[in-house]
Parts: sequence; C-alpha cells; structure tokens
Amino acid sequence: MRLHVENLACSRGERRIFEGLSFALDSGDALLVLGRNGAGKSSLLDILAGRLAPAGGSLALEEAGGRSLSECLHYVGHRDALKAALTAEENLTFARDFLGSPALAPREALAALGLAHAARLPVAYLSAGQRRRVALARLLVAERSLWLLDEPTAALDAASQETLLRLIDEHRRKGGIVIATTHQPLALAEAKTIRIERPAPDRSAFVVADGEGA
Ligand SMILES: Nc1ncnc2c1ncn2[C@@H]1O[C@H](COP(=O)(O)OP(=O)(O)OP(=O)(O)O)[C@@H](O)[C@H]1O
Repeated sequence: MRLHVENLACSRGERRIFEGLSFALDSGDALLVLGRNGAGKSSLLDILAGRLAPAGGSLALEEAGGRSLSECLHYVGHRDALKAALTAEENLTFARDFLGSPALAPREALAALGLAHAARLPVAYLSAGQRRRVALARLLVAERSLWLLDEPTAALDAASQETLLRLIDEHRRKGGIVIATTHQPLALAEAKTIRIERPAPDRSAFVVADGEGA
C-alpha cells in the first residue's frame, strides 16, 4: 500500500492554511505532523479522512486491493467522538459494526488498552485519559490499514503512552501506515516528519520541511 500526497493545499473559509504539501508513505511507514497551534495539522488529517475538501493538489492510495482511501482508514480525532450514555463496550460494538472488517472483540480491545474493568461503565463516568483509551481501542476492533491520529497521546499517562506506541509498532509491522499529529515527542522508530509552518514575512510561500525522526 502506498499513500501519495502531492502539492496539497488547504483553505478554511477565505483563508489559505497551507499549500505545497507533498509526501509519500509506504506500508510500515509512520509520519509525524508537527507545527504550532493553528498551523493546519488537524486540517491535514481532516482532508486525508475525507472530512474536508482540499483546496488543491491530490491524494491517492495505491496498491490497496481496489479499496478506496475511506475504506482503508481509521480516524481518531482530538475529540474522542464517543457516545457518553453508552458503555465503553457498547461504543466499541457500534464502531465495529459501523466500520466493518471486524478484528478484536470489543472486550479484547479494551483489555489491550488496560480498560477491561471499565467495559460496562457508561463513557460519561470515565476520566479523560480513560475516554481517550476507549477512542484508541476503536483502532483494534476493525481492521484498517491507515491510522490517522490527532494528538493521540493527549490525556494519556506514561504507561498508556507506552501501550499506544507498542500498538502502533505492531500495526506498522503488519504493514499498516500511521500518520499522527503531535506537540509531544513521540518515540516512533524511523518515523518521517513534516512540519507545517507559516511563511516568514519575507517569503511568499508556505514552508513544508520534512526529514527523518521525531
Ligand atoms: N471549521 C473551521 N472553519 C474555519 N476555520 C477553521 C475551521 N477549523 C479550523 N479552522 C482554522 O484553521 C486553522 C488550522 O486549524 P487546525 O485545527 O488544523 O490547526 P492545528 O495545527 O491542528 O492546531 P492545534 O495544534 O491547535 O490543534 C486555524 O486557524 C483554525 O482556526
């Protein structure tokens, strides 16, 4: 599988947020998207997830067995998008049924995130970090190759961050691709990085720098 992004541009309302953004990712790759508040990191994920139309450029998923980009991705936004009145397990059952391609059972996914004990609690009763872990457990209930993660470590304690890093490593080893926005250092092995930056006053173009490592 290969995700190819070419010369992508993003506008919000009348405002150009970024442009000229290009990268390519193959099976097993991870990309960290860096940039200050408001740079457009979440907007980039929104475009990749099909939630926002690009203002220019192209994105294509190749060698994906005929499946479209939207059929291949998991999106975990910085809002947890859980139903507060449902239990953790019910939220995951809903996600699995909605997404298709079932993988782990909801209880197994919760156990993988250290939340077996919370399966029958309404999500409204959970702490911020626990809700985050339920949202991340969605990654495990449906088999999807491209994980789009917006600030995935927000509200996670050190142990949960370790768990997430291990799950990401396992996903990549199986050929998955991960794109994560982050303000925190995220110790992903051999991750590529891009930084979305506003142009300096003496430059007319938006700058997108890329390189290796977090
Ligand atoms: N629905 C919207 N309508 C108009 N402008 C928006 C909308 N959503 C985001 N923006 C603007 O787009 C810009 C980029 O926002 P985005 O959320 O992508 O930034 P970010 O890099 O993810 O920021 P942060 O690090 O704070 O999460 C911001 O200036 C924001 O105000």
